[in-house]
Amino acid sequence: MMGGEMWTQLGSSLTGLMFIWVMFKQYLPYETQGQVEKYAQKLVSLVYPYIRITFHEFTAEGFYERSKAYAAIERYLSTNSTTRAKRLKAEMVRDSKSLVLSMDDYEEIADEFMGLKVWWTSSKNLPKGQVISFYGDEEKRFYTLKFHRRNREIIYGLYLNHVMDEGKAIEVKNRQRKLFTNNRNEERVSWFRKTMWSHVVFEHPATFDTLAMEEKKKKDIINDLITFTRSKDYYKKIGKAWKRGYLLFGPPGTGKSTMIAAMANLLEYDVYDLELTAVKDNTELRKLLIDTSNKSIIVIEDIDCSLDLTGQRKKEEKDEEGDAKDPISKKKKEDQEKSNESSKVTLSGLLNFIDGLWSACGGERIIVFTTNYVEKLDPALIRRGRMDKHIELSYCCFEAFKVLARNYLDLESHDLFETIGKLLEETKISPADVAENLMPKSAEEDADACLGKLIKAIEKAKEEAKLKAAEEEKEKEKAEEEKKAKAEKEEKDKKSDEEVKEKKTGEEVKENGG
Ligand SMILES: Nc1ncnc2c1ncn2[C@@H]1O[C@H](COP(=O)(O)OP(=O)(O)OP(=O)(O)O)[C@@H](O)[C@H]1O
Ligand SMILES: [Mg+2]
Repeated sequence: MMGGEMWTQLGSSLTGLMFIWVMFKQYLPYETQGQVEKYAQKLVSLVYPYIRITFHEFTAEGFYERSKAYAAIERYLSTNSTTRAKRLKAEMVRDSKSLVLSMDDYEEIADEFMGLKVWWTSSKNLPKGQVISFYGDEEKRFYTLKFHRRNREIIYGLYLNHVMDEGKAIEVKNRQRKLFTNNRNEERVSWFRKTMWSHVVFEHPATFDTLAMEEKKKKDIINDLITFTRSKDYYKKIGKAWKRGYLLFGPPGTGKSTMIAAMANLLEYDVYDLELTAVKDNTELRKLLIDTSNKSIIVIEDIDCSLDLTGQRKKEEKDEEGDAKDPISKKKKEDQEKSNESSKVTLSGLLNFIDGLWSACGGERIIVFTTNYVEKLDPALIRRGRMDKHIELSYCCFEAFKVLARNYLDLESHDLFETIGKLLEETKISPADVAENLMPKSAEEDADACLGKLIKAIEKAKEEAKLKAAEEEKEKEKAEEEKKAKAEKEEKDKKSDEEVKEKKTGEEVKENGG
């Protein structure tokens, strides 16, 4: 400790000497200045054991973009400095959801890392004379890091990385999250460059707490997500890109889109909503994906509708209908073909990107596909490795209902719960329909009224399902009968054909014989 204090004192005496030197410098000729400075530096480095590194806010290489290192240090020091620095400045930084506090100019704070002490100072160079700048503030700010020479290996190797990582992590935590959507070709021109994605602030309130689903399944998904985000080193070790694919499938209104929002909120990720029908071709798809940022969820909704991903099968069906002669259906067909042509994203293009040709851009990404018809999808698309986890979202069960009742009516239990539980076991009703009935539509509607409404709705759904089943049964029977009749007719036709043939050959034999 004594030694440290002595060095600090020596440091400040040297600073005093430097000041005197600056005063004298102007009276010396230029060549002598250089010589004296060189020897002075040598002398200083002999007795002064500290190393200083400066980090400037703007660097010329970045075309006067704010330096990422400076920003990371600012964030890092803002959480460390709030407890130690006495003068702070508060700023509203772009894309941040709250004020950013950082240490004020000429403040010095100490930081400790693995038992080593370092000092950070914030300073600025005042503008020299009249400078016209496009970047507003002409003062050039910088941070200086000071540490003992003997610690340089740890500082260079570990501490600086630690500061950068922490700083970036704080930035991610404080940032305002965004929802991106891909632009169609013609919309893609802004005044200075083409933009592939446009964005709005992402503020969906859904969380896993409010998601109606079996508790066990929910926990399983949360664990899966959290494990993924913490497995950077593991993915590196096994040589796999740090990506994970989820397939959410289930009938409409069962919470697929809601779950994606809950995932984004849990992990604090951005969301890229990729509309495949607006993508011109595979090349564009690749560009779009490379343009996404780290810590993001890429979403392709209704994958079965957005692409002719089932390829062959659909084409065959189309050929069968192909002999339509009337002009309207012909025109329709042409239009359809045209729109298919304009969207030439293919199954193989999609598979290639999921497989990780684009994983050259490191950083964690999650990709989520949703569909209402999982059986329609090509098996190549949904095999593990592409879609690592398949999650079925299904009709509302009692457990899911209880979550909704808690969300919408603040109810933990009620006399009617038992009846509803029984009804739900026998009926298929989506959580969206349950939620709609549970929502009070006026100030007079209380919990009893809402639950009553729900019971009626489920009973109605049950009745409808019964009618539908009966109708389907009838249709099936009819189809069966038709099939039978057709078979019988074919049999009959075959028989009469054979009879005609036999007759013919009989006559021929007769003629030849005669
Ligand atoms: N599991 C659920 N938990 C909570 N709310 C739900 C759930 N499922 C549906 N909802 C409610 O129903 C609405 C519709 O749900 P959502 O959009 O998530 O359905 P979806 O499965 O994406 O349907 P689609 O297949 O039609 O896109 C949501 O706004 C939400 O309020
Ligand atoms: Mg949806």
